[in-house]
Amino acid sequence: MEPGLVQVLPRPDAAAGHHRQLDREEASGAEVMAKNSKTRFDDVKTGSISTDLAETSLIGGPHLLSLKGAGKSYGNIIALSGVDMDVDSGRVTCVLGDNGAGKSTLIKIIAGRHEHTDGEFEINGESIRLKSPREALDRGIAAVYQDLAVVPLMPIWRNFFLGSELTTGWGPFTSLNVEEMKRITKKEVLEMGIDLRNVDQPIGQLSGGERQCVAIARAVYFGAKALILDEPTAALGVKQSGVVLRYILRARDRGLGVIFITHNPHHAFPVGDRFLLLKRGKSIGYYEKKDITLNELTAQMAGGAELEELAHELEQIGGDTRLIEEIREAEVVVPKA
Ligand SMILES: Nc1ncnc2c1ncn2[C@@H]1O[C@H](COP(=O)(O)OP(=O)(O)OP(=O)(O)O)[C@@H](O)[C@H]1O
Repeated sequence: MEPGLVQVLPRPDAAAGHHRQLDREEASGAEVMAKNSKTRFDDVKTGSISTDLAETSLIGGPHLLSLKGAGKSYGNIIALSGVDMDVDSGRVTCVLGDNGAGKSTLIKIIAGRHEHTDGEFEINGESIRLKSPREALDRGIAAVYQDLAVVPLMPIWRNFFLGSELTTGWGPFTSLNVEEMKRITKKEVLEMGIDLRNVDQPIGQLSGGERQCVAIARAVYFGAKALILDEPTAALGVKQSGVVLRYILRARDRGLGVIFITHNPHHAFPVGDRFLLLKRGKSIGYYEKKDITLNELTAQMAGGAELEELAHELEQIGGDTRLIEEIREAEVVVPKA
């Protein structure tokens, strides 16, 4: 499937062609925030982005999302355990981990695809057990998956409004409000930083990074408060990854709480405010940015991967199971930066 679009189901009111008044108010608030934002890619690269908005958004009140000792078991298999993590408006929480670390399981819990079996999951301080992706969406949690379906030959604006088309007229005289959908698509994508000359262009002609941008803009437009980005840079080259990192900061500056899933500390560090490190379904660290350097983050990730590889090799040759377990449980020694 093409990389790109977002898992945003049509909202009942949107399907009728009328978005809630609240959305317009949110959108205008977002416009102000976006205009005030002076994000530059140079800042992204150096990690010197201002977090003024993030600071102010955190004054008082519960977290947008919070996991406390959260976990998920499938029968006897513990896929994830003991995860503590917070997501706040105007902040980027990065989740780092290699294969089998539990990243997908975590996304599934937050996006309402699987219920957690242990610990607490709170939304705005309310303990919750999400039953479906629809419920997550209704609570403002949207997920952009790397491999989500877009219809490559359809225009960008059609993909943007897919399943939530705006209409005009009434009864038998109802028709698609094409001009309005084109106008909104262009405007919303521009707010995220891409000036699309022609929204009639098939979305398949956009680069992977640009498609991610359209997906994020779509989630923002349809009212997302928390945005899960599932490895958005995984399939991209250096330049396109930089483009996507910039969109992440745009989304943050528009007041979203962003959950950025990645295995790349070099992508996470410049944009992240907090870092959750997962390994074999367990949290091996949760840091505020001020408490960890890029070198330390990289060492944690690399050390974890190397030890896991070693344990795997030993397993293949029928090594001592206790030793293998000890290697897997070993703390990674982090050199001081
Ligand atoms: N439905 C399931 N039933 C049983 N075990 C599962 C299920 N889903 C995941 N697991 C196990 O849970 C652990 C974490 O898997 P998960 O897919 O969350 O990791 P991941 O970090 O997303 O890995 P990857 O990057 O390879 O997708 C793995 O050991 C996996 O085998």
